[in-house]
Amino acid sequence: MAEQRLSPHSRRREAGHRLSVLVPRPFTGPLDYKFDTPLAPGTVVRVPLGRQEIVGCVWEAEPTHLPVDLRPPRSSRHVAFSSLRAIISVETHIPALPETLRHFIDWVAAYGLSAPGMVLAIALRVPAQGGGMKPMLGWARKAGPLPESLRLTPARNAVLAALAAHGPASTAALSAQSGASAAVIRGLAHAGVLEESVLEGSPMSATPPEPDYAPPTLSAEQAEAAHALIEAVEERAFNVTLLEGVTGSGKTEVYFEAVAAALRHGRQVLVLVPEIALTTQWTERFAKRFGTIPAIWHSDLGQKARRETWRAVADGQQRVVVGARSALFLPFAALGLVVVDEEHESTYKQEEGVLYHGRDMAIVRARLAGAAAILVSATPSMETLVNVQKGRFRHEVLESRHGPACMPEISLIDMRDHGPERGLFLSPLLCESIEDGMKAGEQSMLFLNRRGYAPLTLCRACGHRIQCPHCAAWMVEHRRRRILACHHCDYTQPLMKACPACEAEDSLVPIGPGIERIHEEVQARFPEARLLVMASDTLTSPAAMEEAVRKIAQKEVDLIIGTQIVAKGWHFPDLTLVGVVDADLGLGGGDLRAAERTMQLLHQVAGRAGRGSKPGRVMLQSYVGDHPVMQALIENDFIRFMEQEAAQRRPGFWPPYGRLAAVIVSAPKETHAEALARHLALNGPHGEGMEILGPAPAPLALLRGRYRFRLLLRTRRDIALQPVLRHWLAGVTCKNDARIDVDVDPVSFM
Ligand SMILES: Nc1ncnc2c1ncn2[C@@H]1O[C@H](COP(=O)(O)OP(=O)(O)OP(=O)(O)O)[C@@H](O)[C@H]1O
Ligand SMILES: [Zn+2]
Repeated sequence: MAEQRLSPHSRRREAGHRLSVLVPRPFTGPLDYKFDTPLAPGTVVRVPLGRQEIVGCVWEAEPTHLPVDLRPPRSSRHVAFSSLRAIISVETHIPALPETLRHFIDWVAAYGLSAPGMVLAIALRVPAQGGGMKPMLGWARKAGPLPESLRLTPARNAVLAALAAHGPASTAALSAQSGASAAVIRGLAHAGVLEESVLEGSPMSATPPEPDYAPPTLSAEQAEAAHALIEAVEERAFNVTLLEGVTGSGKTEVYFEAVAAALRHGRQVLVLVPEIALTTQWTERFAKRFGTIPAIWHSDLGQKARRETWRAVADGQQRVVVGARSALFLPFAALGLVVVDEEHESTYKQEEGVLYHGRDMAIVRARLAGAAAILVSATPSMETLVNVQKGRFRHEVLESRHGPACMPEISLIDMRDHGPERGLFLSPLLCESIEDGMKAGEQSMLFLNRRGYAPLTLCRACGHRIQCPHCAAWMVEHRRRRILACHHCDYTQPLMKACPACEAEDSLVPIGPGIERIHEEVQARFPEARLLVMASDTLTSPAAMEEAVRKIAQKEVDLIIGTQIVAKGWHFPDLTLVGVVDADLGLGGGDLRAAERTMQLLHQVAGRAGRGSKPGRVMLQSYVGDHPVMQALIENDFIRFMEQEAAQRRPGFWPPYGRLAAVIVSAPKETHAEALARHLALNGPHGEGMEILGPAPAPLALLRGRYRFRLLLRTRRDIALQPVLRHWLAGVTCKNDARIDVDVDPVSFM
């Protein structure tokens, strides 16, 4: 209203410039501010918001760079210039966000129907938190010989080697370079080996990776694939290649050649890995090939290390980053290559806060930067295979393992005929094989994707099952920590003696195995064996992981018992037997990709066996041996399996043949959630090629004290979901603390 009363004359008299600023808050778009001088988009500024001062970024007023379908509706709010608040200051110590990153942020927001400000928050989390660039303190090697009494562990050696190679460095940089923890570095300082020193220039000033430091001799098959990848990078334009190769075929070595090509052209490289734990071994291999350590990026990294990396990536100094999906939001100055290792992994999906699929967004990131993308897998996702079939992605294949190694032999143990005694979980057949392996001095691994001791605690007297008070989920017993824990929220309670329902004493029994229970069984069966348990809650730091890997590599371990953390990427040459305790575990539930995912996980875990000179064996314990997943695994026929899967998804337009979005309605009261879900269904979009499924109570019908209902919107591929969803949800108001969450391309169906 005020706007209309302003005459053109009075508007001209106003001094200053109108600028759009995106702030890290859940608004639909940027807000307008004024400032004395014009500022380029990307400039990081401090602005007033309500009574607060916050850091935001000068932004394009309209997202015209987005495809029309993805553009959010134009904001109708227009504030008169005279009422605009002024930008307080320019944050000169933070580099401007590059255009490719800003456009990427808009893309992620628009695709997933998230507030752009909340996506910006991911990108600004690091630089906006720290102060300016103070003189940096770091560590240098103290002059003189090493003290006699010094115990030289591998981690300490790595620190000394990093210092010798790169000179003085901050704790974080040193830790990144050496893979050793801060505690190791402090320990060396304490022992009088290191001293504090002021660092000059950028704290990350590591020697840049050398593309020709130590190239491997590639096999003919590898060389051919590497050549294609190098060419893809040298086009200096967006393209995507699937690098498919059996486990142990040297996919990493091959895509390292593409990394080298990008480095030769002065461009930056981002490598995404699905599991932080994997960065340790990856980093070592990288160092062997390129003579230096890459930057590592994930949320467990210290604030300081992250700040340094952020800057070094922005000014182009840091050439290679390996990390988790959040590394996509780093301000790369000249991105030339994005690699997504184990592209089929569902862990690439961010399931909380701003939802996005790391693999899909990596492709968007590459496109916006004009970079090449390489997707790497032994068992590519159906989505990626369809893109290859349609000619959108290129395809390179490695068919055999590198060197003398051959593919492991996979066999099935039918638990209906060869099950163990009551209360035990390992078939006598599997135990015999473990024993044989031990006699031969070889290593074995037992895989069970379940942490803790037992997934369910039951009262023998009254049948009561102990459930989380906040979630529709059983409490999982963790015997070592003496607690019951909910794996969906943070709730824990001490182990109890009496049943909480009938108060019977000593009537509670654990049902089913977790890896702690398998550990117990193995200990009883093989008291001499040297065991190692690997799970996310036993290996909580990179240092612990590193120590575990060292033990295995130096053959201080006979048998590894692990969750999915052991399934991926590891290369242990002396590991010859893999036993899958419960191959059927992932098959239950109404998940669209349950079979595909189980296949991929088991194939990958099987791929850990026999990677050295000795042949490998894999034994799958299953009650459903005829299941297509088990058959595909023992026949090693991944192609046929995926064809069968495709045949099931194609007719109903299930992804990737159609599009899918989940709408999750939740509220503290069940009736409120249900009523809103029904209202949504009644007022949902309809028309040719689109359909609403549900509402139905979510499989996890109660989560953190909120009742949940799910709807699915399914459309044909040629219909964009976002405008439909936006239109549908725009008319709905949430009362009673109800909430609507949208998940475009859902991976989890809980
Ligand atoms: N050309 C080569 N020269 C020397 N070593 C090689 C070569 N190719 C592969 N290797 C070695 O073979 C092993 C397996 O390779 P790599 O880990 O890259 O396989 P992968 O295909 O990534 O396997 P996975 O899918 O199981 O992770 C590694 O130790 C690697 O260093
Ligand atoms: Zn819970």
